[in-house]
Amino acid sequence: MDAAFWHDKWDRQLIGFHQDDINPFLKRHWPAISHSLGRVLVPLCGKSLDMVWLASLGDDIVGSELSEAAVRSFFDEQQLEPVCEAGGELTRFCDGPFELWQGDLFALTPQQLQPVTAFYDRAALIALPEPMRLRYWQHLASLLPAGTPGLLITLDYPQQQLSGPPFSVTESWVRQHSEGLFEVELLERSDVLADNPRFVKKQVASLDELVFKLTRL
Ligand SMILES: C[S@@+](CC[C@H](N)C(=O)[O-])C[C@H]1O[C@@H](n2cnc3c(N)ncnc32)[C@H](O)[C@@H]1O
Repeated sequence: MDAAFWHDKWDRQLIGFHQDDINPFLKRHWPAISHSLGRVLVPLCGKSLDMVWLASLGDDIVGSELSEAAVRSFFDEQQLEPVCEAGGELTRFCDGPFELWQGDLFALTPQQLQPVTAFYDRAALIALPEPMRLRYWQHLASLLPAGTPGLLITLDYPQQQLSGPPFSVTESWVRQHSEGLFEVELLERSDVLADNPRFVKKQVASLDELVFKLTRL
């Protein structure tokens, strides 16, 4: 999934990953992740309304998104008028509690981010194929101070029955590739096959959504 793939998705509005409602797993589990106000990093954020929900709790939001169309849509839909400035290879869009870094996440450095206090990954890790997925996981960790907690949501299904994205990311993948980076706790595994007509239509045998608490080591 190179940059052209995602720009094409946004240009043609093929954004089936975008949710019009707040993610129910975020609402249910965020209290276990973060108790105090801070700065929440949302990598590969799209124009997710989950950022609005997190901001409604009083947090500042730091997003990272490749597509300028996505970033502009987010601010337009929130009736905000961001100030933009160049920041290295990226452009920083800011208004209210939102600071979105438009450009390649891999070009984002810890120095550009003021220290974040939590992170939220929904449809980011699972958007990426191997080996980019592992590179993403290691880069995300490099952006986080030790002790930073985060919520990760993945999908687990028989990968051979459907091509991604979203890709299947199992509990064992998360545990194996988090060694030395994150402490991992599985908070919930939920059968969501019936809620996903695309997977049912393709006769995928099972589809579970997994919710993890991660803590940067
Ligand atoms: C599957 S979407 C998920 C968006 C969002 N997390 C959500 O829940 O709606 C993945 C997003 O990652 C963005 N993306 C892909 N590669 C990226 C990269 N290298 N740097 C920053 N954003 C990227 C895409 O443009 C797309 O909006």
